[in-house]
Amino acid sequence: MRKIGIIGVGHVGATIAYTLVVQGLADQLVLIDESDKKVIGEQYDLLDTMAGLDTVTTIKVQDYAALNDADVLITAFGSNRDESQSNEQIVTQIAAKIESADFTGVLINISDPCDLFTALLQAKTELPVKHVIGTGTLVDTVMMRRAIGLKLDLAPQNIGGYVYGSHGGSTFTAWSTVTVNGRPINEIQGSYGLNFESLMTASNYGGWLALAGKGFTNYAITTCVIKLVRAILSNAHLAVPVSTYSPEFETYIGRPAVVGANGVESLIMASLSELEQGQLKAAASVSKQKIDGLHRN
Ligand SMILES: NC(=O)c1ccc[n+]([C@@H]2O[C@H](COP(=O)([O-])OP(=O)(O)OC[C@H]3O[C@@H](n4cnc5c(N)ncnc54)[C@H](O)[C@@H]3O)[C@@H](O)[C@H]2O)c1
Repeated sequence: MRKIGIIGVGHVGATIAYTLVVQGLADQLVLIDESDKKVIGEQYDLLDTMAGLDTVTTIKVQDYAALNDADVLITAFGSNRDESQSNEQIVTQIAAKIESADFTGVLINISDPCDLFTALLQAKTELPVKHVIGTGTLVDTVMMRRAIGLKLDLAPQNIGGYVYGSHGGSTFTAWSTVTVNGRPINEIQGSYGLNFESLMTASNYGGWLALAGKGFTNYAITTCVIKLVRAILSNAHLAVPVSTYSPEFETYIGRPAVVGANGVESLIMASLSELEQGQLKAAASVSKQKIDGLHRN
């Protein structure tokens, strides 16, 4: 039985729930939201969707206890708009409920600020660090692939490599890891007149166009989360950038890792250039300061 929980069924959480149902990836779903009305609306829309499918997913709502034997828990709750509570208080309350449910699976956090909330969820739930993953720079990595693919008129899937750093904060493309149709991009940069800075700008600008145009983003992040869910459920040992705990920096930061049934199995130690090593260290230092600040509160 593949059981998946989602906390927060807004634009992102609901799109993930829909994708899990239509792709037949979950036998049981547990949907939780601050709003009863919203979660019941999503439950019945999904039940109606299922009536036209060939697969069945049972859907429970507002039941933290049902997370007890879930394989994967996805957190996609939103920030507090009325500021009656700090976001840290919300994360702490949600973490306490996850802990009371005795959830032992793999937690994938999407909620921003991603590295911070992932670290806070890990600390407050006391789940093993390898079981608590943030989507981190996975979405930044697919945006980088889209930008290079569009520039070179190639399928974005033919672009390899990783964006590192803090999603929503300081991120950088590790160009030494980037390949185009299997060739290091550094080798073809001159012949194609590629400007790395312009590519990064195009990558981020596309993300901005999506967010500014719609007011939210949901599809790209959903495909990233589905990739992680598949890797966990099938124990794929997939190399993928995520927000994960880095012992060398003593903090959560976006970097490539191997993901399987037990979450992060190992970190991928790519041969970064000296500049890239410095960029990663700087991003990790900022992330650590912010996370340490949260723990002191
Ligand atoms: N990492 C990424 O690439 C990426 C991409 C898109 C969105 N996000 C983040 O994902 C989060 C969700 O985005 P969204 O667009 O779906 O937001 P949204 O506002 O549409 O949905 C948030 C949902 O969380 C629910 N919620 C709020 N507090 C809750 C609580 N205490 N318990 C349970 N549910 C609660 C709300 O009722 C709402 O349904 C945000 O933090 C956003 O920044 C990250």
